[in-house]
Amino acid sequence: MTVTILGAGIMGRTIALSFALANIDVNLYDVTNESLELAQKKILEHLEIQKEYNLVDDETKIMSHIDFVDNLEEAVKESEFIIEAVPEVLKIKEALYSKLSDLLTEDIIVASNTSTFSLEKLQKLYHYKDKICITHYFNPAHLVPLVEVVTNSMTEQDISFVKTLLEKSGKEVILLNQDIDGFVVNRLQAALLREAFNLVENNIASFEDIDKAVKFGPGLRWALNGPFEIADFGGLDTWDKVVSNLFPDLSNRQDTPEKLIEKNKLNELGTKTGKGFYDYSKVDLVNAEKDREKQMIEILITKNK
Ligand SMILES: NC(=O)C1=CN([C@@H]2O[C@H](COP(=O)(O)OP(=O)(O)OC[C@H]3O[C@@H](n4cnc5c(N)ncnc54)[C@H](OP(=O)(O)O)[C@@H]3O)[C@@H](O)[C@H]2O)C=CC1
Ligand SMILES: O=C(CO)[C@H](O)[C@H](O)COP(=O)(O)O
Repeated sequence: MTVTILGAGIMGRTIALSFALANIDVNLYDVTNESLELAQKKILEHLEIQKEYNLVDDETKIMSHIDFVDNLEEAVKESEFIIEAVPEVLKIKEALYSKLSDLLTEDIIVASNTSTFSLEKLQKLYHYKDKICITHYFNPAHLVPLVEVVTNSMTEQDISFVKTLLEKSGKEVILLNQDIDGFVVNRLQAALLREAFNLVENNIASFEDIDKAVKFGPGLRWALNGPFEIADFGGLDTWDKVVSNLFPDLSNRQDTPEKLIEKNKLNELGTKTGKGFYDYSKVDLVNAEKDREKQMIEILITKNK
């Protein structure tokens, strides 16, 4: 069994690693050698951390499952499943799906890791419309277990092959039967962020305190339980009152919060520009990212994942 990942950026390389860690062979394709070399370096860094936790003992063996390929035809030849993780730019995806339409046959399923394009839009770009779905991974894909799989009425009805393969690579899969913007996770994240902005704008709490509230409050439970489980533990009679009292008072704004617009105008985009809501100019971000990765591993070990 060989899986091909197209695009070796942040997502592609960690998706490739998730398969390699499960001893599944992967072709990792990108257009330039520089991107492939960077991907190889980054994957080795992730593996160093895995070794620290005794999650792998032989990184050479894991690396032997990944072929770094700069030729598309070679990358997809004899591959049984393709995941596309090229930039979220329609023209780039369009050019790639046009080539794939010529190179692939109808027995191959292609999945896009798109964050924002609907499956219907992608189907318009690809010849075998019933053989394309969305597999939405989360960064870093070798650690975050969830994958959202999106199909629609045009997709081949039985995509159990995709679910089984993702589960074999250690993933927790949720299936969406409708092509809805934001899938499940980004809708939930956006709903929380909308209310968080509302609380800051109305001077009810600072953004630092809201982060603190989440990290030291429900965030701890969210690693263990989802909202419906939490409601069950709290009591549905209580949640009936919470919901009926609070829903009318929650933010339902449709536009982008002014603060977010202002931050974008100032090019204060977060860690990538050194400043967002917080100032990162004195923070060692490389180590901060590694520490975050280690903490995620510790949580996963605790959860037996
Ligand atoms: N970042 C995230 O948190 C998440 C992103 N996604 C989605 O995953 C996809 C990839 O995102 P991400 O990994 O962040 O993006 P990156 O920009 O990090 O990686 C994309 C990679 O694809 C390469 N590339 C460009 N054109 C082609 C091509 N024609 N064929 C093969 N490779 C190509 C790029 O090379 P070069 O740099 O040289 O252009 C780059 O190495 C997007 O659709 C994104 O929306 C989904 C979930 C989470
Ligand atoms: O879906 C996504 C990209 O496809 C991400 O959820 C979105 O970009 C936000 O990323 P993060 O939650 O890591 O900040």
